[in-house]
Amino acid sequence: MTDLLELDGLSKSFTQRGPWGRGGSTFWAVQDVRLTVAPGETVGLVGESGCGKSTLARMALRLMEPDGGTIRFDGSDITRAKRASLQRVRRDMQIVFQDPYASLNPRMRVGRIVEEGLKIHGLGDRDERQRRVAEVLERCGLGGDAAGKFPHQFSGGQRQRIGIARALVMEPRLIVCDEPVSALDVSIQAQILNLLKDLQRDYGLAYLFISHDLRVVRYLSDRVVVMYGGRVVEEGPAERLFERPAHPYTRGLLAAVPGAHRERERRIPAGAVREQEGECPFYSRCPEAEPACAEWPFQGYDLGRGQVAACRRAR
Ligand SMILES: Nc1ncnc2c1ncn2[C@@H]1O[C@H](COP(=O)(O)OP(=O)(O)OP(=O)(O)O)[C@@H](O)[C@H]1O
Repeated sequence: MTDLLELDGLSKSFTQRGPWGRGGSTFWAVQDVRLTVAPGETVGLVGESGCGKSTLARMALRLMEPDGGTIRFDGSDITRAKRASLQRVRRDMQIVFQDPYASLNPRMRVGRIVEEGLKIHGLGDRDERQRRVAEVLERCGLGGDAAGKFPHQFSGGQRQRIGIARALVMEPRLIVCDEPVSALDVSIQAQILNLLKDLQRDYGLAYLFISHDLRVVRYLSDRVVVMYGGRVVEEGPAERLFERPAHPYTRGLLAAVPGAHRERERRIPAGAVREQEGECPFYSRCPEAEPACAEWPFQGYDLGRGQVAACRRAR
């Protein structure tokens, strides 16, 4: 089966300015990343804050230009596609943001917010659009009067439902969910995750689901990709990855989640350290920029705290 989304060798660098805007250094926020999402599949993208998840997602959606690599959607190379040819892809690939409040225009009524995409793409006449908006709002669990209200009249969970409705109205094939439940209470999180699952079942949606919360990722994902320091350090079927994580960083992430790590590792006290193998996951932000520098293997991996320690240079 052709992958719906295929990112290959994707890279992006940024320049960090020095004090008073002087000087500055360039670092790789995303480096040589390969990631695929099949139709109807949920791929969880996990990693600590700043590891490049959102940058990768924005490049996949062509909201940010990559420095290198290719983006294919449904078999077509869209890496350098111009506006007109991106139109269809923009319908098929939608995004749901972390903070529903910040991503909803406070001065627009919900009906208009959800309708906006249909208007931009010139889909349907006014009546058809309004019918469609009412349908998706209801499908997302919002009452009949929701269209006439403003975002501030809704709770956090309801606002995320509006964000999902806004994506769904376009009848997409893939939704990038960028930390969609991290701003919500746990009980509300479950409702939103179940809604996402139901929509996937009903409409055959694929999700690229970004989160730093492994329990959420485990609940939803068929496959998981682990990023660290701008690179993919491990990927695999969710079940295998959670039961038998291969990379020390993944083991560290799992060890930090109660109940998600293995017994053997839980018994190792904080401060226990083991030598590292492979390349340094911090090297893209290290002034040495050296994947196998002399420092790395001796930094150790603190199994008790579930952390990989950055070496002195990269700190
Ligand atoms: N426009 C930008 N200009 C400069 N640096 C940026 C820009 N966008 C992101 N970065 C940096 O790139 C790195 C990766 O950021 P990114 O937001 O992709 O990480 P993330 O894994 O999504 O983190 P979080 O979970 O906190 O959103 C970070 O060091 C961030 O500060």
